[in-house]
Amino acid sequence: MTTDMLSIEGVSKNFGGLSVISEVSFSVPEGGRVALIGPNGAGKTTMFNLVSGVYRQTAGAIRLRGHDISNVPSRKRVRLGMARSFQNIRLMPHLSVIENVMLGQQARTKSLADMAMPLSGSRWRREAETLLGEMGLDTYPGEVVATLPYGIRKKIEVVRALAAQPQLLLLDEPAAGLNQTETASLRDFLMGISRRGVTLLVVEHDMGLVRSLCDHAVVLNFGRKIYEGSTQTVHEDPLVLEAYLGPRHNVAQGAVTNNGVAGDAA
Ligand SMILES: Nc1ncnc2c1ncn2[C@@H]1O[C@H](COP(=O)(O)OP(=O)(O)OP(=O)(O)O)[C@@H](O)[C@H]1O
Repeated sequence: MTTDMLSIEGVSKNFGGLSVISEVSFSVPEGGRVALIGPNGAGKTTMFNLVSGVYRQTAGAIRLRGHDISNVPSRKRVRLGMARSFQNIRLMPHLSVIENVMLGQQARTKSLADMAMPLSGSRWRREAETLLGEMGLDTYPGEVVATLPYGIRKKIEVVRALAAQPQLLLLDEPAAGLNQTETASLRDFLMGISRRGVTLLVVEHDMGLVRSLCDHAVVLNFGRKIYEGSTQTVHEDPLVLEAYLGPRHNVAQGAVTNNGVAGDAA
């Protein structure tokens, strides 16, 4: 029997009187690669914010390896094995690659005093260098982040998240702003992370990446789950087609492109 790394159980989120997530349930199996997709405004980022503890849900429960983390603050969720990369790169541009990765290690420390340790300790530095090497980025440790190509910075942000040694990695639009070659390279890079045993939950608009990286998809529309199943057949689902194309869509138009269902942004 597979264990669920993450369980979303009847989760809702209201902002004042506005319902943004409504009774959504799904799970991410240990070691799985699951895509969370849907049209603009569907609630994907809100769901990531709920999972990572930025927001507290209005109803329902969130479990990490079976433990209810609904009331656990976000910093502690990182220590419990969850890390996140953001759509807009949040690296420190004036610091070097290795310093940025070492900032990711700080998430594993418990006190303010401990937080100073990674940047000063050589053991931490060696560990960060090893991680960069394992992820094929060992040519960059001393480079200042701002000087590096965007595709490399995206990967470094993921490595910084990995420095927290997560079991579950939340990736928010990892391919945003990347060209086709960079996206293909990122896909191989993320598969490498999956092979390390890290469970992936990915919000992504690029359906080519979704299909080649993830086996399972959850589709949200207006804060509700409208599909859960294979990434290979998601584009054939009538509710998904309607969500992307409108109620009077023509199924024949429903070809999936690399930028979404029938060319719409996912
Ligand atoms: N803090 C907030 N207060 C009020 N409404 C919010 C808040 N955050 C998000 N929303 C609303 O919730 C809905 C879902 O937004 P969300 O950003 O989660 O969608 P998304 O699927 O990530 O969209 P996109 O693909 O465009 O990033 C939108 O209508 C948005 O305006």
